[in-house]
Amino acid sequence: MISAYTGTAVQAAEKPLLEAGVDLMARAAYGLANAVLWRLRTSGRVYGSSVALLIGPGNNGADALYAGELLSRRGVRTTAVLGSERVHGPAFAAFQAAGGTVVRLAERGVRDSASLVAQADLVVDGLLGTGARGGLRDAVADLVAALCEIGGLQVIACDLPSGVNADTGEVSGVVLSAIETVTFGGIKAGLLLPPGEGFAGDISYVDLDLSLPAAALERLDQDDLLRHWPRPGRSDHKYSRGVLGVVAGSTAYPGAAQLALHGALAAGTAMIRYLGPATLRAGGLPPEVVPGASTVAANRVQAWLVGPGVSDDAEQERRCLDAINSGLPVLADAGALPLLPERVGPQVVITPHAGELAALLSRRGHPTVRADVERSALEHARLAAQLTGATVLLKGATIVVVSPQGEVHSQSEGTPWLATAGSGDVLAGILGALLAAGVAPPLAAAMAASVHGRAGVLASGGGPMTASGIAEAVPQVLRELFEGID
Ligand SMILES: NC(=O)C1=CN([C@@H]2O[C@H](COP(=O)(O)OP(=O)(O)OC[C@H]3O[C@@H](n4cnc5c(N)ncnc54)[C@H](OP(=O)(O)O)[C@@H]3O)[C@@H](O)[C@H]2O)[C@H](O)CC1
Ligand SMILES: [K+]
Repeated sequence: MISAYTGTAVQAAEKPLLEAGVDLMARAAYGLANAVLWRLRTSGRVYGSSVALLIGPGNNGADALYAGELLSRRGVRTTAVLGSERVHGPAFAAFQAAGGTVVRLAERGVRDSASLVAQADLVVDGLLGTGARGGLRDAVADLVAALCEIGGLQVIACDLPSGVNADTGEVSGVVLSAIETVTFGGIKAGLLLPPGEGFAGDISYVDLDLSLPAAALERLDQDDLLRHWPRPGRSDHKYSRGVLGVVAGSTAYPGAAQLALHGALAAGTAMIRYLGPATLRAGGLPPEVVPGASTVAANRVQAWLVGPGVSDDAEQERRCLDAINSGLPVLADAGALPLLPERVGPQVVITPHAGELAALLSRRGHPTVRADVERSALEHARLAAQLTGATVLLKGATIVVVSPQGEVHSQSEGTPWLATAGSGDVLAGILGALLAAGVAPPLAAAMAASVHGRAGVLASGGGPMTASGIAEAVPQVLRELFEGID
């Protein structure tokens, strides 16, 4: 499990150590300098290479300056570009004493400073850290905009990319995209949330031995999947492993039902009862799927998956609503989202994409558009969980899961190739399988997101794939996970 924290929590945890005289900044700077040295070494040479350091007014800038001091002492040509009048005095003095060059943005101007920075082998972004309020401003923002336009820079972010909110991953204004972020004391939640994660590159962690509170966000890893993924025991039979009821598809969208069923079967559901249009029941179902009784109440299942491909079909919509109101664990996706009652119980999971979440919030008196959700995914997913009472899985390159109790997960194992029609239906199938097997909704949502992403990577192999291909890859992902386990 990867745990991440708010910037405030990390700062609070630093406080007692700082009061006891522990030089945390020296440890942070040492970690940052080592990351830079490693990059320089792997791309050629350390001695005589050049590093530009973008320096802000606070301790984030100080970390970068102290790292610059260490780099200068190793023979790296370092240039600190001071973004503001204010700078951490002792760090600045140490940097200068080690022979670093200083450039003041206010004197050198944006264009000159940008071309100077762009010539460096590596750039360290030490403009803003956990003390930031909002994004980069004024000439510093212009400098970063100019650097983004030049492009192709190898940037290492100090603690977090400047302009990314440490707690929420929100991005304000321009941000330099990093190849690596070296983060101190605790991984900041904003580094694992969209859109901030997209700017962070690889995340390296420098431990400062802090006593941290409960995590603000958790990300499952391979061990968590292995520990929690349901596997049949010797005495299990097809009913005891959990039966999933599926309400999916319509005459207009038969494929969505197929993909959701395929996803659920691939993820290990041993028994599925399907409710849908006669045309689909008559011949289009996978052979393993059992046609269910026509009403929700007449089917014995352990969980429901409702909504994929449900459109303009009163009978299917009735079934979706009955399943949502059944009190059983239920995943409501796509066509079931507009049918969601005002409040539901914590056994319900909803799986909107950004546009669907915006529509859901707007229907509940919070006018929202897709771009709002994309800008601050966590905030909107959290609001939806509070308003509906459901666990919310917000789809995207980084998937965010928020439970009505406020637990937050994020998963990002996927590949951009996953953005293909039907991909979400397969995800729904995987999640439905986990709910039917009795996995608690927030954990099920995070596990499904993880396995869906892994299956996408496997199916893609670096190139295009189909949603069916994602489902086909799921058993292989699970086989690799279970390898060596009895
Ligand atoms: N304390 C330690 O020993 C350690 C700190 N670490 C590093 O410290 C930063 C957090 O440092 P902090 O000084 O609290 O914050 P910042 O460096 O992010 O900078 C805050 C200063 O910047 C000004 N500010 C705030 N927002 C903006 C903005 N949008 N544009 C321009 N300037 C801004 C703010 O000034 P105000 O007076 O206006 O509030 C602050 O002066 C942390 O990220 C680590 O890198 C290490 O972890 C080691 C231990
Ligand atoms: K930074």
